[in-house]
Amino acid sequence: MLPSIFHKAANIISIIEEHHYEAYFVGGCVRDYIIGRPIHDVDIASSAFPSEIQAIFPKVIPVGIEHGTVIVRYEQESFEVTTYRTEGTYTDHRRPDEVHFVRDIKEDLKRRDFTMNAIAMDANGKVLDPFGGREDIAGRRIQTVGDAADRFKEDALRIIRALRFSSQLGFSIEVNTKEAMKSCRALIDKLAVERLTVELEKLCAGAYFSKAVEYIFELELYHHLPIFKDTPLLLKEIEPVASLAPVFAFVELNSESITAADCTKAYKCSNQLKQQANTLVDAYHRYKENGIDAWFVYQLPRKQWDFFIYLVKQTDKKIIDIEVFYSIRKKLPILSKKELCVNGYDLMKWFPERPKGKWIKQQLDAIEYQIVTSKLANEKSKIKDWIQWNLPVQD
Ligand SMILES: Nc1ccn([C@@H]2O[C@H](COP(=O)(O)OP(=O)(O)OP(=O)(O)O)[C@@H](O)[C@H]2O)c(=O)n1
Ligand SMILES: [Mg+2]
Repeated sequence: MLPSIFHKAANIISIIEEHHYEAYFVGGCVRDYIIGRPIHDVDIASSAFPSEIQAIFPKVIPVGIEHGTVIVRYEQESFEVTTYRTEGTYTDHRRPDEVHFVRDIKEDLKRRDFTMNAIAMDANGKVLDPFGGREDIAGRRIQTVGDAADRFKEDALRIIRALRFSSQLGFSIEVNTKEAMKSCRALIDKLAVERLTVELEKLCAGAYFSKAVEYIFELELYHHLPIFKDTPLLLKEIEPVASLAPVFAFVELNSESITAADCTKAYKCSNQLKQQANTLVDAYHRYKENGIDAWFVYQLPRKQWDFFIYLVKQTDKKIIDIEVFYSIRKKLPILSKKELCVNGYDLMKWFPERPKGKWIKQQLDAIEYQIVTSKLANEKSKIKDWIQWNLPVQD
């Protein structure tokens, strides 16, 4: 019996089969199922062309129809179905110049990156494994399908993917695959950096990151990793962590002149990640100055606590117990500005002669600080009294 994550998708496969086409589970879900790792999403490959899938299911979203990918909506859920295809070369090292739809699953599996990722499984769990993927999984080996240099020239991101899988799974890289990673490494520079970033985040999160770092040095791949090419030894100090924000904060705190902002710019990260990295760096400096007090815990978002603790462990070799955060937080008078019992309108009412301006925010910030640090009670009358003695400066 397949794990439940496959059940609904198996219905899609059965429906496609009823229409006399083939369909299989492919890619990461089959690999992770065989390894016994958690499966996060299920991909389906089919001999049916996108238009044929559209004719079978009432609700199909053509997300990447030119590459053969559609989303089938089925019982309120989405399933990605991709037509069997072969790919031409990636002249721009971003996406294939052309894809050809084919009717033979083996042709589709042949264009995939590693043997463990080139296994198909039908709705009953029967496996199709023409390139020895299961044997490589059993031997804990990462090996390309067919000629390694060809696979990497088609898409150099696969070089980083090999590292990422090694980091996640602890597998070794087969020798021919490894040599081709080295000989093709300059192609990494041509990749769209956003694709690299996605893999870098998974790479840094892998439990066996240090194993991947050994490959990065053995094959001299760091020359092709933005930021780390300038400070490669830092890679050896990084412990696995689930986000690039603490990694980039660590780089800022432990390199001569590289800032977290340089990192997020080089890897074209989202504004959210940029902000998180900066928050962590600021938090670290405040922690060095004042330690962990009420104001500190109040300001650091709960989601960042683990990353902050990681950063201090990495940078100072010091372990902070997360309980410190919880016990301080429990005693905080408020958890956010919204809980203040005064707002800008109150201030304007109390100082009717003052025009609106920056002073309102400044004053609310000052009140917030007084309350969080228990110097002032969160009561309107008390705040009003306090403010008489701490008159806001004029803009
Ligand atoms: N550069 C790439 C990217 C992907 N693939 C193929 O497409 C599948 C799905 O790709 P993706 O979802 O990016 O990776 P997964 O292997 O599924 O890994 P994850 O579990 O992290 O999603 C891979 O298994 C592999 O067969 C490939 O051949 N070459
Ligand atoms: Mg996947």
